[in-house]
Amino acid sequence: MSRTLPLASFTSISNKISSWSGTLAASPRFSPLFFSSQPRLSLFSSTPISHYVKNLPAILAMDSSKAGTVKELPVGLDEATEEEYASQCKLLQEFTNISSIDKAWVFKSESGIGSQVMFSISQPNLLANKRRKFMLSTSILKESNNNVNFQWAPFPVEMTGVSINIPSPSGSKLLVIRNPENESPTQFEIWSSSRLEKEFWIPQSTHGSVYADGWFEGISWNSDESLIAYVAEEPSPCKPSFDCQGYKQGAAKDKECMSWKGQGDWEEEWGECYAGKRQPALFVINLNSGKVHAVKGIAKSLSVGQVVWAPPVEGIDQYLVFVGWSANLRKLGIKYCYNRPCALYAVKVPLYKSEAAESDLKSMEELTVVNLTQSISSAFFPQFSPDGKFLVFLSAKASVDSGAHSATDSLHRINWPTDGKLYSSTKIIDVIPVVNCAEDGQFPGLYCSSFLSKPWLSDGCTMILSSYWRSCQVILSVNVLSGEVLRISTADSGFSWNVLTLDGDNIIAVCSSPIDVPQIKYGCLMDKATNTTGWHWLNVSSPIFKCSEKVTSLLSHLQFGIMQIPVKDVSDCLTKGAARSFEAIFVSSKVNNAPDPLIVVLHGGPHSVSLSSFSKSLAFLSSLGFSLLIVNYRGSLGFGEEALQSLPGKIGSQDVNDVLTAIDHVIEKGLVNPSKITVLGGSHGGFLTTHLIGQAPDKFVAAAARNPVCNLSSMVATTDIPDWCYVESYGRKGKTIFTEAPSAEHLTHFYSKSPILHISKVKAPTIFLLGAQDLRVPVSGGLQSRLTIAV
Ligand SMILES: CC(=O)N[C@@H](C)C(=O)N[C@@H](C)C(=O)O
Repeated sequence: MSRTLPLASFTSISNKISSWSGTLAASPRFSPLFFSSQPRLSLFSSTPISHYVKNLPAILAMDSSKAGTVKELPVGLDEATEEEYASQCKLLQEFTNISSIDKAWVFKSESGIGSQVMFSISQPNLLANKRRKFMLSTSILKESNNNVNFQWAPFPVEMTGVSINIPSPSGSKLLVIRNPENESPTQFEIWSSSRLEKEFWIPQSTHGSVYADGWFEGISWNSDESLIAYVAEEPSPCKPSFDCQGYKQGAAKDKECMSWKGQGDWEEEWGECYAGKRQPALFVINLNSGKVHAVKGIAKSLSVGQVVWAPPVEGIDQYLVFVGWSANLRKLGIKYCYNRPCALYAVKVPLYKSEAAESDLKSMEELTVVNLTQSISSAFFPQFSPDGKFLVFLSAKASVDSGAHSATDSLHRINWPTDGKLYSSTKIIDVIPVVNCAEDGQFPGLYCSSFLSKPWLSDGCTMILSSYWRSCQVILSVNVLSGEVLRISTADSGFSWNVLTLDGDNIIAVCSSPIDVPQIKYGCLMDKATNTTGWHWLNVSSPIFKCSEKVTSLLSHLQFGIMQIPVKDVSDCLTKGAARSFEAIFVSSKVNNAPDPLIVVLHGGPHSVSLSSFSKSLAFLSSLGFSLLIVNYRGSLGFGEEALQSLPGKIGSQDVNDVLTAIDHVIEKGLVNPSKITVLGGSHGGFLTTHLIGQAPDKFVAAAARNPVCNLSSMVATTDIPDWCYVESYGRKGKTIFTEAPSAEHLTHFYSKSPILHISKVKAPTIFLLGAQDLRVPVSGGLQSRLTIAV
């Protein structure tokens, strides 16, 4: 069996962070390295890749104490290695080609019997560094034996150039938005079941691209399907130009000769993944007239997102509810950063029905905006109950208040006034509070990265959602009136589950494991009357996750388990939750005559989690004959707030020791060969990787670090999240002492926490994968370290 470490596989490790997986391929941080000629991510190494390809089997075969001698190995690919490398590339493509379901929508079928489902599917196009998106539909037929039969369309249809699809509330229309790649207009299309009904072209002078990022993104049809509210980039500001007559206000045409066009005022952006994106603002399009209205009255300093129409009230102008992030000071990076304060706002908007659009516009000047959630530091994902009587929302207040970039969520409710009179002093009711320390086997708290667009069961008060529960993603039912939370996906297998959509009171979901490709499941509530007797999950056969025979056969030889790792040095723990065991997912071959070489896999954040779901890149690595130890060290999401908050202030020690404890655990069990251990991780996972090879130099024979945080004292000056450096290095205190101008004492403290402190001890050959335009963990830190490690 091959033992060559496949370099190309490090490109999509972050796909495990499910809320953002759709955007990674296009991000400057995560561009595939070996399948793209893009300049944004380059391999910064003085040594050719072939050196590692050729020598890693040798490195892995070496005694770890001799790892330092790797420098003397010859450079170049022999024929056998080249062939092996080519076959691994082919296998990687086979894994990568497995499709993923991004979204699904259910429609009542025309006949009234059964339903139809539209699946939005995607597949990476490695060579183009893009994703192919397509749609596949199916009819669900309920059979007499309580079974369901999904009848799939023979082929999917590619959605070229489509940014977003949103069906109307009745399901009779489909909005398709095509964002331009240049300065062209944005295209809105309204489709019926048989044809394109309407088409609108919105010029850049009205607004830029519609947000389709899964965060600011918000598109909402009103109840009579005549208006759509949405979030788009503000129109670009006028740029001054200069010609032989001097200064001119307003833009010069790009091609005008003898003139120089200025950039205009500098506009702040929301950091990594938002480079070049203008401020998100609120718009409403009237589908009868095609007129687009910018919603007025919203403070300039507010970035808006996640808009929804409030329930209509007879004879009264309607409210739009949206999330607002204010940025009076500097806009810090927002991706992965739930610690940015935000609130729900309501704005009364005219119905845009009058003939005289001018009067609509005039009344809009007088609009006032009400902050509905003033008493809480974070409120997002607004969701009205089906009867419109209450508004439910998620809060990351634990994250905002502590400064940790992500933490345990809480769920809240506001009773919505039926008379349309709104006040900012509206009472906020707690539905699911933050769980500090979960008892064994009990709900560990809410960790929710998205809501369904229609998450309600027919009782009107039960929401179905996905959340992290230790190393698994699970499906929960939440009664938003009583606060009752039930884990409704099966708990025994260690699989991860994700809800896709609801079909009435039934659930369409996927479940998978590190060694099982996703499987579609259809969940039925067994006893509707009492609502308590649990869910029955049917297997649905589907063409979507079909993979090659080779992949199926390789996966069938693997096994996995989730290990409980007891905390060492419990006496150092300040809270009960911090002393509780953490977890590691262990994947290995079923036939273990001699233990396979091990790859330790470390997620970033650090407040993120590696789930027990299928990851193509990790399954590829295990198929090649590596065991995997995927460690959810303390600080990961899914384990309660006390365990999470035990890490800030102790990065580089507590997390490093947790990983070493997990490694010792598998060594003691005789599951791995201690002289064939490698480690990989990105971002904070790269921080851990580089710390580990410095602090435990004899433990690792090779390492791979993607965008690693190597030197906090240089990162603090260049990253889009300098506050992260403070909170993670100092703990809670970091939030209060954060400054854009770190003192010498701060810089010394950052240095003392950084992997670079240990660099002289490193022995393991290490590959660095760096994003040249990474705003989060700028390339300079990795460059500085690789020059010093210089393998
Ligand atoms: C909050 C954050 O982005 N932290 C980075 C240092 C990090 O580790 N990011 C992870 C999520 C990544 O994989 O990029």
